[in-house]
Amino acid sequence: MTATDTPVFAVGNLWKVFGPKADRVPGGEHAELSPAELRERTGCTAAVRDVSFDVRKGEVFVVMGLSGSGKSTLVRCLTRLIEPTSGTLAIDGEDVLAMDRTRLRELRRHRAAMVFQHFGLLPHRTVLDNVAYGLEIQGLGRAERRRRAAGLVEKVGLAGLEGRRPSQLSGGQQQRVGLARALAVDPSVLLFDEPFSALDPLTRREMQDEVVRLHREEGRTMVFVTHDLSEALRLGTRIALMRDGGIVQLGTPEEIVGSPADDYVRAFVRDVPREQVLTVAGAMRPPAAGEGERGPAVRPDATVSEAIEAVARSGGPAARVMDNGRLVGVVDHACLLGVVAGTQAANPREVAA
Ligand SMILES: Nc1ncnc2c1ncn2[C@@H]1O[C@H](COP(=O)(O)OP(=O)(O)OP(=O)(O)O)[C@@H](O)[C@H]1O
Repeated sequence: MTATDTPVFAVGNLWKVFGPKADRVPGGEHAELSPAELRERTGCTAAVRDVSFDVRKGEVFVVMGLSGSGKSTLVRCLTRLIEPTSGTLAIDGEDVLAMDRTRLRELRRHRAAMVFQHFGLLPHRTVLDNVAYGLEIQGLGRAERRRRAAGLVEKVGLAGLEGRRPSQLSGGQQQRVGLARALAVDPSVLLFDEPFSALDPLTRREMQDEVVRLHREEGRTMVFVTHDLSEALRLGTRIALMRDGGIVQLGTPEEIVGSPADDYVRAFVRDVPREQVLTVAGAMRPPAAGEGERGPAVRPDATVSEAIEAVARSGGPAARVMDNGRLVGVVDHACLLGVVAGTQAANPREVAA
């Protein structure tokens, strides 16, 4: 494995069990019990249950699941804000479980910054000073940290509000301050624990766009916890869907919606508009002779919804799927309608890790 392949987080068979004699549960006689049985027999809750995954450099890794499925516990285990019961855990190849207190503090301050739901802002400080706070901890001089903080305040769209205090800001603006503060320390990964769930739907959407924009501009690795499926589908490069502490499916939004691993996932994604998530690459068929000459062109990574629009606008029977100037397939009415109706299985290019 080369240095560039090293995952940001490598998590192996991780467990977090709450309750008496918790360390006896992983690998023990009760390890396979259902949550209710485990609680009844041992008084323990397996909040995270034998979970393994990598977070790759540059991706938005979404942890999704219903309330109580273990999302918050899992993301807190990544920096040992909650101590895992057993398993392996590394950041950039370094063993997190072997870190002493100093190294752990350094990890949380510099390498894996957390953005919380309730902002965690210092009420007596101005916007600028809240953002500069992370830099102060790092020991940067006042002039330099104010200069860097001003740049970040602007980056998250708060220019002009530098002198306000948190109580003088809307919820969305406060969350932008939290975001800027996390970015200030230039961490190798940003951890978000349901950061937008206290916001109204419009502001929430704005903040999602902000995350998408920041990710596009900076390519920073992010781990994002949410219970909201549409948020997960909008933001996630890959999504880990949790249930009862375990991961039931790990894959791209297209894989989760197009090829649900089991009935639970299928029920979860049932109401998702498939045409907005699935791509043309999974819906196309090989071109017949002469089909390469006419019809609108779409890219393989266009959504089916975009292809439907292109075909409808052209008035023709199909669109040509072009990859770097090369004809790779055709999507006709039957292919496109099949996706909408759910009868056409998606053909994800990448199999879940
Ligand atoms: N300190 C604790 N002691 C005992 N049980 C706990 C503790 N913290 C969490 N749990 C239990 O672990 C399970 C997972 O909780 P967790 O908060 O990680 O879920 P979640 O998916 O983040 O839920 P939510 O979306 O409601 O925040 C739940 O059953 C919860 O009751």
